[in-house]
Amino acid sequence: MVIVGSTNPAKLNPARAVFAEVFGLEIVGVEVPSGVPDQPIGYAQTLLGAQNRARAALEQPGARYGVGLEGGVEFDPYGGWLFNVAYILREDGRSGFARGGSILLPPEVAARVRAGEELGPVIDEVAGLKDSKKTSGAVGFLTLHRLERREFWRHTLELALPTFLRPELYPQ
Ligand SMILES: O=P(O)(O)OP(=O)(O)OP(=O)(O)OC[C@H]1O[C@@H](n2cnc3c(O)ncnc32)[C@H](O)[C@@H]1O
Repeated sequence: MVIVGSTNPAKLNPARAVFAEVFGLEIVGVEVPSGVPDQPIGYAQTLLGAQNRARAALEQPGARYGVGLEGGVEFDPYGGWLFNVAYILREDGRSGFARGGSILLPPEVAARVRAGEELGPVIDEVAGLKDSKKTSGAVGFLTLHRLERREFWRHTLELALPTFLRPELYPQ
């Protein structure tokens, strides 16, 4: 089984599609602790959250792969950027991870996240939506649904696969 450390459909559905095809195993989502704040800030903290989730997922009975998917926000002189990190851990210790694309948050949203609010509820309030992180996500709202959160995740998941698809090129 591939255990994904989340029950959020915007993560689980793309994970199901990708891993069922690539690993040919059943995919199950479970809630696991990330060990980082609900809204990770910066790449290091977001990667750690994804890694922690992958490890916790792999500890579940029957797991052959554990997967951690974590959304983070990073600040630079241009503003706040939302990005994804995916971490895949196999029972034999082989791992693969990736940082996906980034999308610039509206300044008002970024300022609130910087002040300590969680992105999901802030986007819901600005967009007039409820639990949008489980459907279109911030990325769907900001791109007028040209790119939905599940597609944003799909991309990041694919980018985390090379160590499994081309193992000869990635000694571990
Ligand atoms: O149930 P889990 O797996 O925890 O899913 P999540 O969406 O709550 O958690 P993430 O770790 O992916 O994201 C961290 C926070 O960033 C927010 N977030 C990330 N990406 C988002 C998106 O596309 N739309 C809305 N909120 C997002 C959301 O509020 C999360 O609490």
